[in-house]
Amino acid sequence: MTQQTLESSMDPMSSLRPVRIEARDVTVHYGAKQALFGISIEIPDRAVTSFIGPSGCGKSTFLRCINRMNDTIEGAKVGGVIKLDGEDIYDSALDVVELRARIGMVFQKPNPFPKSIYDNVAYGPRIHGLASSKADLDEIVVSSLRKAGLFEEVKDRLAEPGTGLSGGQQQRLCIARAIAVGPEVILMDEPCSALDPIATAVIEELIDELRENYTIVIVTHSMQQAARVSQKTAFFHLGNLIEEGPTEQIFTNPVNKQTQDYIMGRIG
Ligand SMILES: Nc1ncnc2c1ncn2[C@@H]1O[C@H](COP(=O)(O)OP(=O)(O)OP(=O)(O)O)[C@@H](O)[C@H]1O
Repeated sequence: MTQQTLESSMDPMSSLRPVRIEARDVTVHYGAKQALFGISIEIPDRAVTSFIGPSGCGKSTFLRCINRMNDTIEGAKVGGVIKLDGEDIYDSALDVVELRARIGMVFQKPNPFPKSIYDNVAYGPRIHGLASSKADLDEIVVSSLRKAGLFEEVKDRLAEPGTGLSGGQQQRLCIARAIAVGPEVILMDEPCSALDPIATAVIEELIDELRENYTIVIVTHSMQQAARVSQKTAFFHLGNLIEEGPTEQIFTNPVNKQTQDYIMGRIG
């Protein structure tokens, strides 16, 4: 056994894939109020990373930094560096619309467009000119719905409104919409918080399947969910990243007292 394989076999992070996103010293201010204080973290490729922590600790704020959604919030100012595959995503030459296709986002509340199921999924590919024919577009729509685990349920009613689906189906439609533009990374901000336990279980299973092909970052209030779906967990508190590591280690053997208190239900 070489030194490197020996080290890898002893390193619990070794089962995780290479780094896809790297954040260094990220700060966020909303006007005069500082919401994030020097966040540095590496997000592994094709794995699920979860952000946990009490309400208001900055999880969603940091998630929004990763695809520059904070740019859309007036008064928000982001500092530090975030790289996707080594490329600075805050580079002024970078096309933000293209970035958000590469780094898709799914929100807390399912938000399908007031359009048909088909058009919800076809919307992004049309805008980005990804299909050269109607047959091409059909293919993208069907394969995205399949990847989101929704096709079988909706195949006979693609022309019906997306808003007519159940909450869980709507959330899978939003995932299909994100997938349709060929993202590498999918950010999910509490994607199950508006769903019942059965719909939640379906989405969690889907997340587990999607990690084969996508880098996923999920903000969740549920420690059980983080433990179930993620391979890496980061614990935030009052705008600081307190501790991060393999999910199993964070939940069974956290190093930091604040992490321990949160895991034990003593804070938040
Ligand atoms: N658009 C905004 N304008 C001003 N302050 C904001 C804005 N969004 C968030 N904040 C503040 O930034 C801090 C972090 O909020 P954020 O929503 O990121 O936390 P969170 O951990 O995701 O919380 P929750 O779990 O409740 O969603 C909070 O103090 C919040 O009030």
